[in-house]
Amino acid sequence: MNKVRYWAVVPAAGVGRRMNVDIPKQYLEIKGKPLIEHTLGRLLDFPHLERIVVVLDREDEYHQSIELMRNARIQLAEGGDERYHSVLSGLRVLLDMADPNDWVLVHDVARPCIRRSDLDWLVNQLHEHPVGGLLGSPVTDTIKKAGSDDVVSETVDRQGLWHAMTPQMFRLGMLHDAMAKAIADKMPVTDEASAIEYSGKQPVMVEGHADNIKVTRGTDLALASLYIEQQSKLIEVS
Ligand SMILES: Nc1ccn([C@@H]2O[C@H](COP(=O)(O)OP(=O)(O)OP(=O)(O)O)[C@@H](O)[C@H]2O)c(=O)n1
Ligand SMILES: C[C@](O)(CO)[C@H](O)COP(=O)(O)O
Repeated sequence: MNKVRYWAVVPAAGVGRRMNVDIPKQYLEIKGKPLIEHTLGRLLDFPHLERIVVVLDREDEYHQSIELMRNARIQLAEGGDERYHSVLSGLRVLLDMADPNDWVLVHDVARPCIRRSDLDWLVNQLHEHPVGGLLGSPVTDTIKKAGSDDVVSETVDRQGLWHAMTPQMFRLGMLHDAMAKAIADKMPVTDEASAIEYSGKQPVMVEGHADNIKVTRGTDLALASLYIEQQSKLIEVS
């Protein structure tokens, strides 16, 4: 029986429309380094990952000036119009080098604050699980639903609600097939777990740190910088 290995796919082919800046947000600087370098540096420091497939926009030339992108454990793939297209493209590249039974961790390039301790915790919790799962944090705010007029239509019971984050960790073959089917059925899945759920399986939530934020809007960049500064003072016990 071959030893099960771990791989990563990093969707990084977005343009960051909601950031309202003139370069893709993954190339905005945090503490003197592009966001992508923070994220990939943390994944490269995770020793269990055989290779990291970074999925870039076909016209992305920014990556050529980043030394880290030439790391031997990094492989590039071409992204698509939507995040799910990019993820599937990355999974297809992995199928040529990995076993379908291997684990793949899909992590947004836009989440640079991922902690080593959360990566260890996710793998520790899921490595023997029949389906897999994802990092997340329980919702602590009261949740309102409102219409396009911003008028509240209901207060949503927050019991059992989670913020889904990444990495999301599933077996390569299972995830590839689930993503391909969801896309073929025109299901607009916004994360990998949704495709797994659509295939009839039930992923597990694994509680991680709330500072694993996705840099989406302007204020998120300053917050990510604060978190990275704060984390640099922590001695992570993995
Ligand atoms: N066609 C796409 C769209 C998004 N992503 C990636 O998916 C992650 C999460 O997407 P999001 O935060 O929405 O990034 P953007 O799509 O760039 O942002 P926006 O929706 O504001 O344009 C990001 O790391 C982004 O680079 C991708 O690889 N391919
Ligand atoms: C995958 C994800 O980060 C989980 O919360 C989220 O769904 C990505 O959404 P986006 O609109 O593509 O940023």
